[in-house]
Amino acid sequence: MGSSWGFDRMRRLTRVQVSFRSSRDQDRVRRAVTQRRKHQMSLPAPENAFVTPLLTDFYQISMCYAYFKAKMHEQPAVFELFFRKNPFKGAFTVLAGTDEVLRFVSNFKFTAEHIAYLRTVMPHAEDAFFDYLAELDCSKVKISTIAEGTVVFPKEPLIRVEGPLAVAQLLETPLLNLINYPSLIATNAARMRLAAGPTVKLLEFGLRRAQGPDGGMSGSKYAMVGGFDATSNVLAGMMFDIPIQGTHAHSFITSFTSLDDVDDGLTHGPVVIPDFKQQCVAMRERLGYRTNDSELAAFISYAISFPATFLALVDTYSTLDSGVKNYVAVAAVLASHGIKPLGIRLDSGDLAYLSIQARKQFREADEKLGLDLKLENSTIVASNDINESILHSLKEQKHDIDTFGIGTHLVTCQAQPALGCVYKLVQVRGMPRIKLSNEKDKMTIPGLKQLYRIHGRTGPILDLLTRADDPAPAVGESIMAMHPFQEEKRARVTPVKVEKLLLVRWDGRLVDGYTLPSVSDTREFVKQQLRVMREDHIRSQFPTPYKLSVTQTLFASIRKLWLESSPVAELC
Ligand SMILES: Nc1ncnc2c1ncn2[C@@H]1O[C@H](COP(=O)(O)OP(=O)(O)OP(=O)(O)O)[C@@H](O)[C@H]1O
Ligand SMILES: O=P(O)(O)OC[C@H]1O[C@H](OP(=O)(O)OP(=O)(O)O)[C@H](O)[C@@H]1O
Ligand SMILES: O=C(O)c1cccnc1
Ligand SMILES: [Mg+2]
Repeated sequence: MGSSWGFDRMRRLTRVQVSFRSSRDQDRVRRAVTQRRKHQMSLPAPENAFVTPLLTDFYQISMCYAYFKAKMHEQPAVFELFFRKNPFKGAFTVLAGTDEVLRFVSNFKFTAEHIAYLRTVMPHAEDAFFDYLAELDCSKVKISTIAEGTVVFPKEPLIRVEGPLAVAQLLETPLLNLINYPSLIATNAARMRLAAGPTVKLLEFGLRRAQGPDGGMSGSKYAMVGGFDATSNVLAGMMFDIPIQGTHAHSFITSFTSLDDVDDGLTHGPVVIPDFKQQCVAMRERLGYRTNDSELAAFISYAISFPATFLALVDTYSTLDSGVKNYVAVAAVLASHGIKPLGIRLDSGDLAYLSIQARKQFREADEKLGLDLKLENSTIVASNDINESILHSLKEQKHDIDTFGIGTHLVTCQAQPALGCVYKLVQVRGMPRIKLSNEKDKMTIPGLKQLYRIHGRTGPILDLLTRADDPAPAVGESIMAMHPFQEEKRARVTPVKVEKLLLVRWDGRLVDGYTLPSVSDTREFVKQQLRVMREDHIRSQFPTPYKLSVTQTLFASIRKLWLESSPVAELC
């Protein structure tokens, strides 16, 4: 597909630059276009057209130039992308955004416009550097990633980049940008799903409060990955093939001023009810309700437009004294003609109490009418500033809500606005590198490594980092699993199942047979994993940390490099 919300602007920029191009530049553009087409045969461009090699921090380009000047740019390097702490005071994170990373890498190319701009900001740099940038792509780069949607833990290499030092360095900022927010949103959504329980429906309503168009689009996509059921975002529905849903707003209700504002008749397929309005008013009478007329008019009008999906926003004037009763009057008429009404949306007040009272009113109406209309089964949707802890609290209060609409807290991740993924060099010219820190948690784990998930009988027990050339752990063979930095912390484990987590997806080109997973496949994958994780690892409050261990050989390598790299203080 490759269409994107930044595309028109990029096209305009391109057009402005065209007249300044020299014939040498034009050749480069032609080469770049051919190259781009070749790459697009493997993967489409990133979803957002801002995602280009220039979507980076200036220091990446500066370092690239310095590597180039020092003739280090082609030296083989290995970088790892990881985070040090789970978000939301939790013990797990859902990895997301790897699909966009692969699309970015697949299309990585500086355009002639990019290079013309870089010349203006680096006037002293040699021409040869810009010629080098113009030719640069990811054909010498190897990217391994953990699968999209995997439940991951601190210090695990989520993405490993092997390749020439300069280009691998250039990938730092865009890769972090492409992983941090999607993983944060997917984790936030997964936590909300755990808090709400498996049976309620979750709708993402965040577009209006999201951090710009990209925040809105990513919010909708990755909320689905984390376990939401649908979004209100129409463009996200079209682009990501995800279900869209919606109700209506207070302005629709307040735009009606009296029953005169609404037509009489309703038609739905073969069902024609010429005096629908009169029937609704009569039903209200029969039920003994005294409600707001203009609200009833709005509901009747909405039912005429959407007979089979009639869902009314009930809190505009008085939820229990008007909104719910007006819904019941209209719903009863629809149901008596064989058209099933959908339900109500609560958008203020005590959502647990109101949901229970609304259901009670549905039941009482069923009993009073005695027509077997089953209004009791109407759906109750609740929205209004809902967050994870409110979901837990509503559950404790035994709410009677079927569907939650959640916006602001979900897409802005108000509880923790950023995931702190970092990108660190772990090997250069074949030599493992370590970054020391006074805080052990901030030390890097050096060298080329592999990551395995070790399962016991009921699910994952720990993740094991090995040196890349260590033998893979095997089912039934006992392993000593060591804490990465504390020798006394170790355990023996005999795997029932071993899962290799870090998989090569790009090796100069997309590896044969790999296709990007759909949003719904990833969503299902997240769900399956959370089903088998130990409950104390995924609980919302004070969860038990999941173990990341290393093999004895990796432990020894870390130790050796640690000692070699630590200067010995001279005391005097
Ligand atoms: N039973 C409940 N338990 C815990 N939190 C609740 C419950 N019912 C509602 N809430 C939350 O309490 C907050 C109520 O916010 P606030 O008082 O601003 O809204 P309101 O007055 O009900 O509605 P509005 O201001 O939109 O008319 C919301 O975050 C809502 O999700
Ligand atoms: O509360 P959120 O989780 O962000 O969910 C989306 C909110 O957006 C809509 O109204 P809006 O907030 O625009 O206006 P209102 O609160 O005054 O109804 C909707 O009625 C929800 O309340
Ligand atoms: O469809 C809705 O009810 C909706 C959509 C977005 C935001 N608030 C509500
Ligand atoms: Mg609001």
